[in-house]
Amino acid sequence: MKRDLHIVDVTLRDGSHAVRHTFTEQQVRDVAKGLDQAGVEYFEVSHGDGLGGSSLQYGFSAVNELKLIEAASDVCSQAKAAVLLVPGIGTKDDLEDAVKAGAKMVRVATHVTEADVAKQHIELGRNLGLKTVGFLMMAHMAPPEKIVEQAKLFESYGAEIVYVTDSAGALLPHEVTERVSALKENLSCEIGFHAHNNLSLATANTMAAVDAGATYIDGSLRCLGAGSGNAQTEVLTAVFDRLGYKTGVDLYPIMDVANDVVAELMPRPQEVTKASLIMGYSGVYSSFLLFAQEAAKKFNVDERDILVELGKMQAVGGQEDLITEVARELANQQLTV
Ligand SMILES: CC[C@H](O)CC(=O)C(=O)O
Ligand SMILES: [Mn+2]
Repeated sequence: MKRDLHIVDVTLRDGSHAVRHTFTEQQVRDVAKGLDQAGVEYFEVSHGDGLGGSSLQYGFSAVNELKLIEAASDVCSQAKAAVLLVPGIGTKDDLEDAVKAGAKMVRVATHVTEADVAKQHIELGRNLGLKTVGFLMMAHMAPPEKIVEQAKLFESYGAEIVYVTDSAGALLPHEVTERVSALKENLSCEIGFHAHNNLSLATANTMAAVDAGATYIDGSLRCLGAGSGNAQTEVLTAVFDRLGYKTGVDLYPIMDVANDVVAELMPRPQEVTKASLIMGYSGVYSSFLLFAQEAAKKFNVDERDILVELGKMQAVGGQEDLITEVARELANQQLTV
């Protein structure tokens, strides 16, 4: 099947944040099998923070991610496992091990202004024969010109696709259009878009991205992902079918795996709550949600105040330890008034 739009499913990686990295091999097998049968070409599987993410800082995985990658790859007849790698969290050795476990795509993720740290990892991805992607996170924090500059670095290292990643679910549709159009005009590789639904705009933003020229788009089943979750894979399938795109994904089977498998393993419905809405409003990294809620309880402060403060500080992934500091400071301020 010749696809003109590629839907990459991230349930088994971005969704890992929402289940606190507790995916079991059986759950991964069931989801991967459903994605494979529905015709999805690539799906991510690993710790929410990517290879090597299992740690005190980001939360320990219940099951070693290499086992999960192996379990997922074992049940697929055509779908391919992808892994996320943040240089500094995951290593080149982690990537080589993931390939042995069955990974066929790597998405090398950096903060939107730090693409230069990805050179070795992107080159390694290409040398290992992987479909190699550069993933520019927190894209709302940089103007289109900066994103073009950084995406060109990814492209020069060998990335075949460069993503605009709305990690905070903070972008509005016209801001997605500006960023994706700028990449389309200035790069020759393919462009991708990864949404978060904190402002309830994940589908609209993904449509804007595709209109502006993106050919790879991310979704998760039932939106299972960090913050309010991602664009919903089964919804993207329906919407882009209606728009006349060939995604290669079949609607009933993708709805079935969403409803019969993923809905069953979700600890809570994936909603826009007061906390996740504030993340989109203030531009806060979606993966901070559960940490902020925990800190709010521990220090008896409003989770929204923590998130607003993190937004003001322009905190980025890797600064999870700041969350407790901010909560403690807010609690101290409450005591002194
Ligand atoms: C590196 C973890 C992060 O969850 C990646 C991602 O999906 C995003 O920035 O949205
Ligand atoms: Mn994400």
